[in-house]
Amino acid sequence: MRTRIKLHFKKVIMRAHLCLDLPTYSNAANRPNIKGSRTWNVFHDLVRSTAVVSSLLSHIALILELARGERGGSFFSVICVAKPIYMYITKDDMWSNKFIAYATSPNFLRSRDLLSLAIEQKYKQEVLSGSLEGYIINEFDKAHTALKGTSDEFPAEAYRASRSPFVGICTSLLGDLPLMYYAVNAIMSPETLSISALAIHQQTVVSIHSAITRITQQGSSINKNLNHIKSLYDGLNVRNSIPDGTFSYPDCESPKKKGMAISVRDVSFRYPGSSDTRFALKNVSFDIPASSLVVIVGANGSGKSSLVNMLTRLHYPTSGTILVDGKPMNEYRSRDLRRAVALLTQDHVLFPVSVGENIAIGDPDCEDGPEKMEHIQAAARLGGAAEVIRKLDQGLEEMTEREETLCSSPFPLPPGPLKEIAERVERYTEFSGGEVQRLVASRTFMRISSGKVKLVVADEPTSAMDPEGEYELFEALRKVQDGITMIFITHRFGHLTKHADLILCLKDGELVESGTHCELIARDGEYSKLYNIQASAFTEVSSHL
Ligand SMILES: Nc1ncnc2c1ncn2[C@@H]1O[C@H](COP(=O)(O)OP(=O)(O)OP(=O)(O)O)[C@@H](O)[C@H]1O
Repeated sequence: MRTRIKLHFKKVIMRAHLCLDLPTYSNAANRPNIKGSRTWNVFHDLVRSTAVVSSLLSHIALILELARGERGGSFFSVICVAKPIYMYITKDDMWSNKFIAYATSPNFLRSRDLLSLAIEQKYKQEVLSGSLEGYIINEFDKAHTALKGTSDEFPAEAYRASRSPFVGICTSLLGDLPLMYYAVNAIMSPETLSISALAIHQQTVVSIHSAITRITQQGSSINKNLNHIKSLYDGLNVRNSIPDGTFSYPDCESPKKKGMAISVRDVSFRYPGSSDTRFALKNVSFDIPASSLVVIVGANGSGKSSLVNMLTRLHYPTSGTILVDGKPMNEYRSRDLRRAVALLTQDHVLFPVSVGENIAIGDPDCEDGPEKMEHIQAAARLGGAAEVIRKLDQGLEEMTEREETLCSSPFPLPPGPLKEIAERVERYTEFSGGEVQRLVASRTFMRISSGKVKLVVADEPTSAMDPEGEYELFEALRKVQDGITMIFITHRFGHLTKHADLILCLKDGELVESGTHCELIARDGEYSKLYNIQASAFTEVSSHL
């Protein structure tokens, strides 16, 4: 049952994540905040609470029964439950209250930052290459000394220490009240004293106390888990911020061998939810005829990627309109539009599946069989990954980043079969940045081979590649163009812009120039400046040779 419940909710969680678009997902409040295991906990906690409540009721019944035959029996029953009830009402514990614990001391915060700098893997390379070991220890000592003995205890300890000792003493005394009552009774009328009754009372009081504590704790945990499940189902109903249309794309009238025609009309864009209030794009307008090759150029931060985000429907304009094949983009179903676009960026990563699947996933509808294998191999050749794959022990079957170990012994394994198994399941291949980009590019070629793509956008996909790899990739993309509209962004655009039907030159979010290479060189403006900076780097190098 546990497996079934967890599986059911895992799928709900995956759907709740996958149905969100980028701007909606970037708002943490829209992301489901629950793990599959927690969903089982709700059910488990409910069953446990039922057991605890019945245990509590039977212990109370026992106390009442024992007290019935005694003098002052009702009073005795009350003092038996006094402590648990007092603790429940006063909630004299940090975890029973709503709280926020935060640090204000700059020295404490600095010592914590230095600690993570020393121990976290992500900083390791830079710390080693910068020989920062001595510096980090020294600075940590300095920050710690400057704390001058200020307590750095965990907040719950500090909270407990801040409570009046009187409260603690009274709480303990309340717990001992039944025993004290018995002691007084024993002195006043020794003939009524029964050691076995005393032992039963004592045991019952402890059980009642622990049952009430467990109910309190489980009550809040059930409540929390139920709220998480509710938020999960609310998440499935979150409305994506990118408006979705009803027209399918491409419609049946679109010519098969023709790319996407795009018209951008007075588009301005500011990242939603960003603290930066500046516009990433300002009043940008241009036309991209179907099947043309476009290169977008501009300095860092000029808005190239933001423009690509608009054209690929990952974000939508703050104002202005984008027409696709003459119709406003938001009238098409977003899903259809995304299917017709192949986007390749430097941020794309390998998925934790085999190398072959990493490529094949570019065309998820491609059916298994020898033809699929041929497509994968052709895509790998075009993406420049054939050589990378050839060097792998298991070729296309090689795993990238799958983490197979679920848990392992805290002690080092001695040499032997167990260690061999551990080494096998924990082994995966690490790829260089350039190799990752070649594999990801192959995925894009696989996507293009599906025949459904009408626009290819390559946003600096070669940043980690050597110049030869970059040249080959762009040439391969140009060769498979076959009517597809192509948009390229690269800082090393020299060899590309000469083939471009249109160059868009951006500066500070504005489109400052557009035209062909010859037209823009003749204009001697921003594009000419950027082009000449690149060209001069090569001529200077060759004049020094
Ligand atoms: N996710 C984001 N949230 C908020 N602002 C962003 C985001 N991405 C980019 N920006 C801002 O938008 C502006 C344009 O950035 P963009 O990434 O489009 O430029 P770019 O020309 O692609 O730069 P680069 O050549 O460095 O890749 C910049 O001022 C940047 O700080």
